[in-house]
Amino acid sequence: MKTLLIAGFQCKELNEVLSRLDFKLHYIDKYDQNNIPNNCALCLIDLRKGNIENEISHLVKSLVPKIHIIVLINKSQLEIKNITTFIAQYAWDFCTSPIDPERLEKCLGHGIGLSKLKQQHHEPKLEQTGKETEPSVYQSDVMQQLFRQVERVAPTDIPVLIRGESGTGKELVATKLHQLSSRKDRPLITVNCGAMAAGLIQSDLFGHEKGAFTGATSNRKGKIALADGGTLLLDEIGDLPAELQVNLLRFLQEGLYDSVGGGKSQSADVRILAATHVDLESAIDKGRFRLDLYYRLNGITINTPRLEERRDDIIGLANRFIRMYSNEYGLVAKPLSQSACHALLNYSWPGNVRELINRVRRAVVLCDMPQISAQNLELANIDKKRHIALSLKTLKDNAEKQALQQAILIADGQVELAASYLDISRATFYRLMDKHDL
Ligand SMILES: Nc1ncnc2c1ncn2[C@@H]1O[C@H](COP(=O)(O)OP(=O)(O)OP(=O)(O)O)[C@@H](O)[C@H]1O
Repeated sequence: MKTLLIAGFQCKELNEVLSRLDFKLHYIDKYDQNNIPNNCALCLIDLRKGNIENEISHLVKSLVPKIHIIVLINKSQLEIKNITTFIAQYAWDFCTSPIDPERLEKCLGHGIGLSKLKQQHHEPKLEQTGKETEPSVYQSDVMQQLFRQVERVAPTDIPVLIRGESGTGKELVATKLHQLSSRKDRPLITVNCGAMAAGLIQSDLFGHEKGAFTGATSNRKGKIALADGGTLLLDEIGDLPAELQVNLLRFLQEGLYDSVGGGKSQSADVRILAATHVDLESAIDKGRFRLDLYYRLNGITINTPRLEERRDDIIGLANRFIRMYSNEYGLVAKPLSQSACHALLNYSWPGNVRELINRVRRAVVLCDMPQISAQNLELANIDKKRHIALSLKTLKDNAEKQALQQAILIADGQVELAASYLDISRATFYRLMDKHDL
């Protein structure tokens, strides 16, 4: 029997609906990434009682794209940007309160059906296909420049700080840096610095000795030791607790570290990559991040651009994901309709490539027409809203320009007088003239 993971606080009340389905229920804690059953099919996350989306996002990242996420929210939460971004990035589907048991049952049933389709397949990780640097997919100048930078930096042992918004491909860049280095035959190990409590990261990173703390029943190697000869990616480095920053700095400076409860310092030969979506400079200003650690990590910076900044790549990437997921689900790869292309190009992509993957994957499964439409991508209304917003802006701009022109005409070209007619300062008048090219 497949397992349904449940995260959040209120799901127990839904037991009646859940008991009608053929699931084993498994409640998880937000930090409990290590305790996910192998036969897990779906994850239901209840966000209705509080905005725990930030706390839970690390857990969720470890599930997606292998395990589909269904989110429960209150209707009013659709107005909250964090929530909608979270859904856009990670959710396969969502239900709003009051929860309609029939709708939830259908949604879970559909999710389980999909998971059965995938039963025999292990989702191919994009970075493992080895094709993601196909030039045809990376049309934009900014991405071509990024890949040239990756190729130049990879063979060196210089620490790299990869910066960019969530879902822009920081981990993908790290993987590429590793694959193109002489360390490629040794492991690439990732530590998520924001995912766990300080005590757990300490032991995760540096390892522990038997008896070091309650539950430490045997010696355990840390990720630094596991990465020996290879690469260590410190993901979300901006979230590393202060006390661990000191220990990490010592390792970066001296190549030495102590395991928890260990008496003797150990060494490891590891190339360090760090990734962050937070503004480290401002974390330094606020005293949350050590300047000396920042300098150690920041040998070279690579910035991963937002998807919005590289629109030339969007259609190529979307087509690539369509092929990939159609293949995976045993479906015919359908082309994008014109309206879908238009919507893809006009959307702002707050969740970046991760959101694109999510939308395309849903569309591949749900599309029952010969072409994938904007509706399948759930972008039809967004496009309309943007259109309305755009026309309002155009109307305002036009009105502003007309008012300026009339004022100049009536004031016979005297700027001071024209500005006074519009009840604005001379400086503002000049600024607006400049804006409208008058
Ligand atoms: N240029 C790209 N081409 C193909 N897939 C991409 C690209 N960029 C990102 N992806 C895919 O998008 C998803 C998110 O990328 P990744 O995990 O590297 O982002 P991230 O910036 O590390 O995000 P976060 O900060 O949230 O961890 C992954 O499935 C990744 O394979």
